[in-house]
Amino acid sequence: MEGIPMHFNIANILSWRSLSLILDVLIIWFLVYHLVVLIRGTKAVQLAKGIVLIFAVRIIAGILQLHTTTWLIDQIVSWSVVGIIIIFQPEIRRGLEHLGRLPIFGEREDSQRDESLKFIDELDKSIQYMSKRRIGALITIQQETGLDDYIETGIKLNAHVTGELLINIFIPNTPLHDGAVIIDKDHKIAVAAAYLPLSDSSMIPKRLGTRHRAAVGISEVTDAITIVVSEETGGVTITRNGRLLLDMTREEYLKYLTAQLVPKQHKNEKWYQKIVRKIWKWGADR
Ligand SMILES: Nc1ncnc2c1ncn2[C@@H]1O[C@H](COP(=O)(O)OP(=O)(O)OP(=O)(O)O)[C@@H](O)[C@H]1O
Repeated sequence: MEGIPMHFNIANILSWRSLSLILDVLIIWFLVYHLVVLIRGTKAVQLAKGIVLIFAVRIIAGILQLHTTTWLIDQIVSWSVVGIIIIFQPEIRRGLEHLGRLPIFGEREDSQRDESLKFIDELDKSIQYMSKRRIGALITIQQETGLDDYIETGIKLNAHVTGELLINIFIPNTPLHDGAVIIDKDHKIAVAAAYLPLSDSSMIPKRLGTRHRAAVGISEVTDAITIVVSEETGGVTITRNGRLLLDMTREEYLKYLTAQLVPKQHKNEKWYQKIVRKIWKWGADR
């Protein structure tokens, strides 16, 4: 075993050099990951492919010592930086805004809270209206599990949730009233008139029909929260995780929806988020 130094020095491994190297890799990984997430599905994907191709040609030209090609690509690269900034100015701006809204800046939590409270308010407006007039409704709110399979069965809307729109959708004898409204993670109405899977649970009271069965069905296969307004009684029911919360009062469903949908104030805040939030707030207050 001669030649292999057997002393294992932790100080060497944890030296500033290696730590900075790890930090370097992590930062680049973070930036590349967010860049990929940001440009996925946009026209910038084509551009990214073009850039990768140019860099590949540049590397090959460098290895083969093709001086003119190398020079030409270098010129293109240095000028295209300016071009890219001009062409993609809106995307870059959006990207920076997106960065500012990352969870490390506690502000996001506050705006999410306000947005969720407003969302519940709009739901409440429609539930109250429909319940009083016995307009049947079925509203599924996506949580962690994707609902693409069910969204596909509906009629696409991609609209902001407002009480008025929800009411309009469920007005009887209109083209969208049959089936379920699905609200996505961004609190937008993805589709109306969607088909949900029916539950065959024997726990569902016999008096309830297919609307309630569909609400239980989707709650058995996903973690979505579904609200049903009964056409027969005007009763409001919520289903989640196979459970049926029957005939809830306004107070009860508002309490439930608030507990489930509104992020708790700074509940899961990490120590560094707390520091950033305090500094951020201190800066904003000045
Ligand atoms: N699989 C399904 N997916 C989505 N919506 C459904 C599904 N099955 C039924 N519905 C909706 O439920 C309506 C029928 O409701 P039905 O009267 O059978 O149910 P219910 O549970 O008794 O509700 P209500 O108390 O409102 O009468 C349909 O018109 C349709 O809008």
